[in-house]
Amino acid sequence: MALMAGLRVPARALLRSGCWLRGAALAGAEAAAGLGAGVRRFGSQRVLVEPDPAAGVAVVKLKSPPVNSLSLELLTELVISLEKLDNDKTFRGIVLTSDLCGVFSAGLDLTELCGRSPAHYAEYWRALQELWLRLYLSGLVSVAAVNGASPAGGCLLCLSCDYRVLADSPSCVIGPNETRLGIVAPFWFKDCMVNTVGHRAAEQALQLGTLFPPAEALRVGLVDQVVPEDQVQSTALAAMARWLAIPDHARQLTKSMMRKPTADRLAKHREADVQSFVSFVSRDSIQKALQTYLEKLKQKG
Ligand SMILES: CC/C=C\C/C=C\CCCC/C=C/C(=O)SCCNC(=O)CCNC(=O)[C@H](O)C(C)(C)COP(=O)(O)OP(=O)(O)OC[C@H]1O[C@@H](n2cnc3c(N)ncnc32)[C@H](O)[C@@H]1OP(=O)(O)O
Repeated sequence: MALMAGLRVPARALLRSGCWLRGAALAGAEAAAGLGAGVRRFGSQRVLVEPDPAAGVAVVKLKSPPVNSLSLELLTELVISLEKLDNDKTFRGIVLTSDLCGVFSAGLDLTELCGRSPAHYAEYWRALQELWLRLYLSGLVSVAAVNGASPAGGCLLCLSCDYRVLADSPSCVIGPNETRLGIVAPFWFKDCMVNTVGHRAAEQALQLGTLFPPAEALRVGLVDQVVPEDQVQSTALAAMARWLAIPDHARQLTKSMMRKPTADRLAKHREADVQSFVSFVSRDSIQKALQTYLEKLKQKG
């Protein structure tokens, strides 16, 4: 741990901030990259939005160090940013990526699931449902530029997008590892997996809690392209251009036809799903399993 301004800042987070410094240097080159004068980044503390109005595309970057775990705050800020972009006719597509080095998203923030009240668990789960429904059904084209590890809830975020580009690095594993923590992916995560990789592959991955390295993720169809790390964002933007060549109304109606039945299964039973989560996560055995997993993660660090 390093001490900074009276705050305990993990050394790894400081290392990752190298990415932010690189980001700052890149800001000078924004004009060349399409972010012209007068085009402002916006967003919030944990979600950075880099708009390219001329292209109708916004790059949405998760920046909640150290690992972009999905805290209540990050979920809420992401929902707000997506809602804003969805309602702004300037934008037709988003690229979802991470502002941190080596991690796309560590999935659900385990500190939100341990030692909290039932009311907190319920609020947290509602926020996760909200994010999933918004992203999964968004009228915008969504491309995930997966530039780091993406386990469990991180994988769900990627699966909710229309297209996935993964960095070709051994640390960039992706998949539903919930069972390894002793927890169970909700049915709507399972449905997303089945819709993406088919029933048999989803069943195996979900039961075994598989984290796929890039080549395997591509082979099973969990991601659509694997490219060198430094080409993830440009490849995502090239994919976006192909998707934007299709008229919005036709693409959106088709997306809705494909996805609405899956989303409706949750939309119609949201409160029952919340209660099911609260009673599951409140069990002593689950609390113990999550605590043990979290402690192991901390010891590893
Ligand atoms: C209706 C439904 C009914 C019942 C359902 C029941 C349950 C619901 C399940 C819902 C489905 C989704 C589940 C999840 O997403 S659970 C989370 C799964 N995630 C993981 O297993 C990832 C764990 N993390 C890692 O593997 C690594 O951290 C990672 C991402 C590969 C990065 O590695 P590295 O760069 O080496 O970083 P560190 O491991 O050293 O971590 C740095 C720091 O971050 C803390 N941390 C990591 N992950 C999490 C996390 N998910 N939540 C909270 N905190 C996390 C880690 O402890 C370190 O902390 P420190 O204090 O030591 O700095």
